Amino acid sequence: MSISSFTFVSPSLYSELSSICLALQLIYPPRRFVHSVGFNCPEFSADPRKFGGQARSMAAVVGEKKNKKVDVFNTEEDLAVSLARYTADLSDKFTKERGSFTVVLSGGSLIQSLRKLVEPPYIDSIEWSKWHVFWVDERVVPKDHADSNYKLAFDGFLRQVPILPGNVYAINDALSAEDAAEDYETCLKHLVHCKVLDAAGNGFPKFDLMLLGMGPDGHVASLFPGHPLVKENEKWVTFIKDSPKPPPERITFTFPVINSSAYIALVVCGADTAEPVHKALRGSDDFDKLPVEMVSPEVELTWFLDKAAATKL
Ligand SMILES: O=C(O)[C@H](O)[C@@H](O)[C@H](O)[C@H](O)COP(=O)(O)O
Repeated sequence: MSISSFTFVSPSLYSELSSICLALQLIYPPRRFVHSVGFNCPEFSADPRKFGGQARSMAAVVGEKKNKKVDVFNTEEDLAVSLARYTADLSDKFTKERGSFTVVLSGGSLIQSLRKLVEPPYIDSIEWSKWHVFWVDERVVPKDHADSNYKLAFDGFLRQVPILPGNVYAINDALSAEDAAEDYETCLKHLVHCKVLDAAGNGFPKFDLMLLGMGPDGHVASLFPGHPLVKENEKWVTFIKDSPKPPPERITFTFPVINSSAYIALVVCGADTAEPVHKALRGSDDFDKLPVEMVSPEVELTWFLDKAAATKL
């Protein structure tokens, strides 16, 4: 699918389709929900595809510094409950303030941690038609490939919620790594131009929420320790062909884009991440910072940790 494929739905027809969609949602459970083609920016739309609560009582708030919060959960289940509430609250905030919600997904186990969003109450309370979904990184493989972050998100989350196809921005999987990165950056620039995406004061796009995972080596997105890409400060989207985490070819947002986000959730589980978590939260004398230590959003960073990841705090 090319994101430059042109499928225009006029605003009046769009609003009629939206009300038909929402009426259908009352009749059919979202998982069998078939969407209209949405439009968000005339140059960009996706090919039509079929898409068909608990207080944070379990978390120990380990630390709250200026715009940084650390929540440690007894179990991954408790983390998932809290992450769903956090995401739903931000969705409500931005859809009320601006009428849309721009959210960026990672690959890996993050999608599994979002599972509570597709259960009541959120499956019914979130205004899914207002969501715009992006990827902070993506493997340069076909979208139906087992390694695709798009496939991971579609199978685990997106196909169960009524997000409009035109609001899901997957990479053009027919392109090389270089061209896919350039193509995605062009898409983002158009969306800022069309005011679908906010722009930060520094000219980079300002996503409402970035949902990041972290690898055991302290990488985030596809920005790996010691790799020159961590220093990229002009491009919005770049590419890597020697990823130490397979597969080797990926595209990735750069740190200026990641750190222009309004909110970032860093979702980290497992004992093998305890060392980089310790380094990031307790500091270290090492000259070379880990990528995870370079994450500092405009507004707020919240760590969602399970106990295993927090053992060295
Ligand atoms: O494409 C990817 O591989 C991910 O975007 C990557 O950045 C992931 O978030 C981390 O590697 C953590 O992965 P796990 O949560 O599976 O450990």
